[in-house]
Amino acid sequence: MGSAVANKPHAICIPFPFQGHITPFMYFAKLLHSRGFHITFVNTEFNHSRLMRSRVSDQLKGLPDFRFETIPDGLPSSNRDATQDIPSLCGSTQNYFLAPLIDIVGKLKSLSVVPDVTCIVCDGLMSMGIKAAEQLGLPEVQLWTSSTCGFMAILQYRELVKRGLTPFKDESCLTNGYLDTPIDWIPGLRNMRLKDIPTLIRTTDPNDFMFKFVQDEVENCLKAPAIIFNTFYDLEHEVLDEIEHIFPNVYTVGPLAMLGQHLPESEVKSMGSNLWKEDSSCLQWLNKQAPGSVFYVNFGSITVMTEKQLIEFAWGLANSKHPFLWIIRPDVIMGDSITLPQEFMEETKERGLISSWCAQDQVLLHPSVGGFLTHCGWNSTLESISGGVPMVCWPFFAEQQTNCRYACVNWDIGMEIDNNAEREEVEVIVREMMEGEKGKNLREKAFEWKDMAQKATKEGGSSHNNFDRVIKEVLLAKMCN
Ligand SMILES: O=c1ccn([C@@H]2O[C@H](COP(=O)(O)OP(=O)(O)O[C@H]3O[C@H](CO)[C@@H](O)[C@H](O)[C@H]3O)[C@@H](O)[C@H]2O)c(=O)[nH]1
Repeated sequence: MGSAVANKPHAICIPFPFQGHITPFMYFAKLLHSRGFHITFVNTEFNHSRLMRSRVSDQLKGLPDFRFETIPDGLPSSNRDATQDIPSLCGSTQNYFLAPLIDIVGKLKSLSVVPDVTCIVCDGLMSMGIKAAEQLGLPEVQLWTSSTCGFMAILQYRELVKRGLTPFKDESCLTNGYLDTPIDWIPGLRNMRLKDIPTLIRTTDPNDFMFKFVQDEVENCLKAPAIIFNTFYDLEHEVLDEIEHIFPNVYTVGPLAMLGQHLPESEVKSMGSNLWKEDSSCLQWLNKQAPGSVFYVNFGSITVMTEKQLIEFAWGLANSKHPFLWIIRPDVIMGDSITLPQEFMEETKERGLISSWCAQDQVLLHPSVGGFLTHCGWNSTLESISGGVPMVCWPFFAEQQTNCRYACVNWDIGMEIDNNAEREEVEVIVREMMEGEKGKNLREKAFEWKDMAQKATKEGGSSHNNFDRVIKEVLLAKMCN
């Protein structure tokens, strides 16, 4: 191996095997690569084959010194373009990922054209990265891909149990007002109720697997040398300040997609992160629409809806009479394919476009988009902020409820819709967002946050500086000493 190769830093990046994690990880990996790192990006075999299948032509080229490795996920094999069963995959990451990761690092050591691995960047939901780094004697950092307010709320799970707030006594807790219980004792969190806490507390089982999984993984993050959050300081400074009291080595580097806007063209055009093939006609269609006129609807990569929710929503959207772009994943209804009523298709064919996957980050930066109905996944929330687009919030699970509360009450960029909304309510809220005074105010505020995000990610901004700091203080620390 030549000394130029041997001296190159080499980061191994391991996202949790879901779309909402792979996307920010890909940005982070490309950003490191643009700073001279050799990268090994580790996917599950299932996700990697989906990633390869979904490439659009620009992305067929690889990048030099950017390689992929795979880990088997231990689940039954499938060629479906659909998100896998969440608890099974969580169990697999805890039980079966550590040994293959160690093997990959060993295998890389034997390749003469690849420098030795010098650091590990692992998803905040996979503490096996911390264990691997300990065994291998490498610096490691956990990358948390969701909100910091969500992270802080999960850190309180133990306290919620102690206070008797979870597990729930019975199912009636979901409907009898119990979820409105104010939660005013979590440091750094404001305006919270029990219903705004990440939803894994909504169980009657004291040994609920997903509750324990998330609690353990978040608590374990605090055993890592450092944690990176995909957020920016101004957005979540109160909770960040509190986290730094208990864990000082925190780096905010978000929005990563916005930091990624400064990447060289070659990085941007190489391998993308979408597991579904994106439909480029969405952007072409948006080009033909009036500025700020389109209501954009997307429920992310995991959410599944009932047929009733989908049909009521469709009619509300149609009755609002606004142009819309609606992304309906083929797997949005569990185990079934969805057909929207023929009358709906007829009624909206002049003003609506329905597709199965789009380049969402670009859609939200498009000037034709005036409002976004989202499930409040953290990437969607950040992409909405990055585009200065106000949100209609329809959270489904996990910390989407927390993100929704923050968007609607603490950041003033969103309005919430009930998840059993009937068509009349949908119509009213779409009109309010696109034509009403409230929509106008939310849009103005969204623009202010966009401006702050831009300041954070440009040279001299907090996220930009923190990206440099985490490289120097953690990832390269051993090489520099
Ligand atoms: O048509 C589409 C649909 C989605 N996306 C992208 O897919 C990602 C989806 O991520 P997110 O909005 O965070 O939603 P989920 O896929 O539901 O994300 C999971 O992971 C997130 C990050 O940890 C959590 O915040 C969520 O609660 C969890 O459901 C985003 O970057 C979108 O831009 C597209 O590019 N095109």
